[in-house]
Order: sequence, then structure tokens, then C-alpha cells
Amino acid sequence: MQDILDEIVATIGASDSRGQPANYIPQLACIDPNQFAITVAMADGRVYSAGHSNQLFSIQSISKVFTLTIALGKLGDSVWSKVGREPSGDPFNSIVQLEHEHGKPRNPFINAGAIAIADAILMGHQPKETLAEILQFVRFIADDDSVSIDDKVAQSELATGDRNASLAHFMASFGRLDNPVDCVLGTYFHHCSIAMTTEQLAKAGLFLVDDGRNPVTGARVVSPQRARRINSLMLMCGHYDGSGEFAFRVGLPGKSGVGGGILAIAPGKASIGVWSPGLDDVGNSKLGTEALEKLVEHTGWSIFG
Ligand SMILES: NC(=O)CC[C@H](N)C(=O)O
Repeated sequence: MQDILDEIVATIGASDSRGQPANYIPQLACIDPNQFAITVAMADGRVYSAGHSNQLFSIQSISKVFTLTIALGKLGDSVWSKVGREPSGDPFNSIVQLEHEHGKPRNPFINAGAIAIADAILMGHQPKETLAEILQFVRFIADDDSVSIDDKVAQSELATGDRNASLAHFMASFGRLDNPVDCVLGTYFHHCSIAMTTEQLAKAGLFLVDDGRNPVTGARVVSPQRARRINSLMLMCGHYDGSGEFAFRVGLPGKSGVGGGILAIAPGKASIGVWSPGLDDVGNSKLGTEALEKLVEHTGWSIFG
């Protein structure tokens, strides 16, 4: 495995066609695009990394896997009265479907859906309390107490978050939010601003590798049925309007973020964190996707055989 990762770093990680870092969040726009990291956390506890795997990056929408997991824990199946579970086929920050579908987002991973999930887990609490709970959960699943929120990124999103504010107000106009829009957005922007390394991220995904239980720590996080369902949502919706392309090329449940990270799950085998800040046209890590494609080619880990 180490040889495979070293080769991926030497070839894909050195590519000069890297895509562009997200430019609508100023704090992300200034990240050096020449960085690349990959970590494979195996179900048996072995961890392999290559590249800048100790560099913290903004996990952005990857955090939506964690907030969905928390929401399912708190609300159970009534989460599905708040968000759907169909691919949107639209960009992550699109507003068009919301009007036709009466303010109910297609799935929990597009921005509107994740804002609805942030509202669901707030349950009348202050954003600070809910964020502490989210952070505690991520630290628990990653088995790492150092995971934190990058406040500069959160402030940068807040300052330029007109589109997300529009989505939230639009949903509120349909009576779909239970908490004040400002509290919901504050929670959303901050959980998107959690900073992690690929190693922390890969470890955090381990519970989705082994039927909802972290195979290394032995901690049960969710039931096997719930883990399967989260993986299915990642496969169908984790890369927005690039989800079909990702399934076609990589064949694993995956969740991307505009910080350039991707968490991918090879059920029964490994959790993979990859990061390269340059994005493709739909906002998914360009080299991250290429690296996963290569990894799956070498390992045969595609869920489609
Ligand atoms: N795709 C993403 O990672 C988007 C998340 C980002 N925080 C936003 O709201 O735009």
C-alpha cells in the first residue's frame, strides 16, 4: 500500500493540471494549490499516508456526513421529512429545485440540505452548544481530541455567504426552519470550517467501513443499517452534480468539500482521506478524484467489483 501511495504522490500529486481552489470563500482562495495528501486507514488498524498528510485543511462539505449522522441519531427517520435522499443533478449551491419542491432540499449533502440538517440538530440550542456537540462527535469518531474549527474560514464564509443566506431564507419562507436563520447559518458555516488532516479524516470515516463500528477502537457509532444508508447517500449524492462521474470513475461512496478534500469509503476494507485544493468544474477536488481512481485501479476496491 505504501508503494501505491508513493506512486500516486509522485505522479498525480505532481500533475501540473491541478484545477482552481474555491474562489468564492476568500480564505480558501489563498491556499497554495501545489499541495497534495492521501491517507488510507485500513480496517485492521494500519494507516498509510503520503504527501502533506499532516497539513490541516478545511473539510467543508465533508462535515455534512458527520452532521447527517448526528441528525439521524437525534431524530431518527424523521430526518427524511426535512430533506430528501435523491441526487439533485444540480450544483451544490443551487436554489432552483427548492421552489418546485416547496423548500424541501433534495438531499442532506447539497448546501440547502445541510442547512436544513443544521437546523434540525440545533433544536432550540445556541449555535455554540451545537457546535461543541458536533466537534465532540468528530473528535470521537476520529479518536483525536485535537480536531478544531478554523474560525478565520468561518468568518470568511459568513462575510461572503449571500448565496447560503438566500437558501436559508428561502427555506424559512416555506416554514421549513425551526430556528432563527442567523443561528442556523452560523452553525452551518462553522461546521464547514472544521480543519483536519487527511489522516484524521480517514480515521474519522472508519465507522462507515465496518457496519457502523470503528474497527480499530471498537466503538459503535451507528447501527449497520444506518452505516449502509449513509454510504448509499454518499455514493448517490456526495459529489453533487458530479456524483455520477465519481461513481463511474471511482466506484466508492465518497463525500467532497470545496476545500479540496474527499472522504471515500471502501466497505470492509478502508477509509480514505485525500486532499488537493484545486477543484474541477463542479467543485470537486480534481487531483483527489484522479488519485482515488488510481488507488481503486490498484486495489480493486470499487464496490462494483
Ligand atoms: N461544496 C462545499 O464544500 C460547499 C460548502 C461551503 N461551506 C458552502 O457553503 O458553500
